[in-house]
Amino acid sequence: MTQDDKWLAIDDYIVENFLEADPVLEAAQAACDAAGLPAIQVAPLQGKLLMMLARALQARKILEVGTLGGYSTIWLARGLAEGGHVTTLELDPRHAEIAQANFENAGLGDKITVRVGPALDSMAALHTEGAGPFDLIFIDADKPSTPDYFDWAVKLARPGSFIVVDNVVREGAILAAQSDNKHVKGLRAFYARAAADPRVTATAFQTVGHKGHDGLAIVQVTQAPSD
Ligand SMILES: C[S@@+](CC[C@H](N)C(=O)[O-])C[C@H]1O[C@@H](n2cnc3c(N)ncnc32)[C@H](O)[C@@H]1O
Repeated sequence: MTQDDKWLAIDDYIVENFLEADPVLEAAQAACDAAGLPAIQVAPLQGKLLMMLARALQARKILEVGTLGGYSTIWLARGLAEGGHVTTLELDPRHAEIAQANFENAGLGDKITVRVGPALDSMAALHTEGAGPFDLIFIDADKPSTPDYFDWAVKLARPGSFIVVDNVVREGAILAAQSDNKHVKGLRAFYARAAADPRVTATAFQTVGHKGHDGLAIVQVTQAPSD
């Protein structure tokens, strides 16, 4: 067995043990595939982690940056406390439309709002509207903007909130300090910003399996933002 085969077999083993058949999410993913959306949604085990984090935080307000077809949004909404709500931000109206249909089909239409437009504008508007503080914020949109999403996320959070950032390993490309790749540059800038920010404490872990070698960063806000 090659090392890669071993990683995949372990991924399968964990899935077999910890995930059950999930017709709702399978139907949502099938709708995304049928619509030709790229298969860049979180892996099921990572989606379940988002749900468990939401539950642990007893989250009443969750913000997601990057909806796609709503796969991760459904996991997040499943972790909401009673009466809670997910706001998810998406640039592409077609993605938003498919996601909205998935939320209705999942029976979650009243618990999720999709805001269409550039996420930086939507986050600024949410701040102006006083929509926060959000208990959990998941950042998974265009990677060059990740440092700016992180800054807005801290402003929209409270002490104790968690900010989760996807794709922080990128098959190891994250190590390339001189990289011209805009995705790598964006994520390296996020690491630097989170590391230097006295209002947060952060960790990250690598994931390996059918979605390749990547990782999630988990940031806890420890101090109230000043504005
Ligand atoms: C990786 S996908 C999100 C996957 C989703 N979180 C999941 O796991 O199911 C990234 C999404 O971010 C959206 N996006 C890209 N740039 C954006 C922007 N500036 N503002 C809002 N959404 C954006 C893309 O259209 C795409 O649907």
